[in-house]
Amino acid sequence: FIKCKLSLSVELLENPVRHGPKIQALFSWNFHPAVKPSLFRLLPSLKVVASGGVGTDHLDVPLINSLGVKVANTPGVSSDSTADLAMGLLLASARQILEGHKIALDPMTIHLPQTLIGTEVSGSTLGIIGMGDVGYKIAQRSKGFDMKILYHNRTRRSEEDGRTVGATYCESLDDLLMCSDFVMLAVKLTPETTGLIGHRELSLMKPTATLINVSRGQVVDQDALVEALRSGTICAAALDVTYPEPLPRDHPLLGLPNVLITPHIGVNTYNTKSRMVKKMIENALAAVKGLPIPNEVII
Ligand SMILES: O=C(O)C(=O)CO
Repeated sequence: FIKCKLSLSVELLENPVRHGPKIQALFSWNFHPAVKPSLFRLLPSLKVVASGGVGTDHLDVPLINSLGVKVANTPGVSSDSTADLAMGLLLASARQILEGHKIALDPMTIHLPQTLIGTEVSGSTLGIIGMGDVGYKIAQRSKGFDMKILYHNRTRRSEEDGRTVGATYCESLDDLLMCSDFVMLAVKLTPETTGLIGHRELSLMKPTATLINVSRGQVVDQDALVEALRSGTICAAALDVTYPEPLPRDHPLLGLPNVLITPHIGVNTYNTKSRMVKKMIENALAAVKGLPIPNEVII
């Protein structure tokens, strides 16, 4: 599939006028650069953009729809891998695993591991903002680490859901920010969540707290985050997502010692990627055959 996609993309780029009219389905990965609207002029037979991932913020869905083209995504297959990565970021920052690795590699500092005193995760409070599939899986995992779990969400989950993962609903975002040792962002990017965490929210967090983001870079005001990390308003940040991706090499976040960044790899496991590709193909084939698209994105 990937080979086929690549060769088609290359052919399309080399001879768009010849190959464009044949194309009925376009595959795109969700956090890759936005698909340029100008591309659609070359694809008069296009029926669907089958995107891999849940978020479709890289696509202008209303514009694509206005051209008679549908958009599909791949929900429900990537929350485990994203939750695993979230826990990896949490543990790595709590226990300074990356700093430990650097010390272990450097013969001049190898005798200094006693400087790496981390935070004990067990007993710490985790505040999850966004309790959809990913947030819930993060709560499941954190329960196993004996963390106290708070969550904030547009809608409260059922009592049973909360009890199962030991998570307490926090109606006030401010209260969650004030009480948490780790604040985990797992919300969808929407106009309401864009810039959700800015100067005010960061200033409510504990100076010992860590902000972890596996949602979208735009949820955090990055200038405010840089300031908060520099001034000690919060202790650290661990980010799988930034804005833009990747960050320009001279971005201040990349120079801070208390930031851990991974390049949006939340869904990057063979299992998840193959489930995503399967769904992308199912969505594309349905559209090409004129059948209902299993995961059509309706905005
Ligand atoms: O599925 C998504 O929206 C992702 O961002 C994958 O990391």
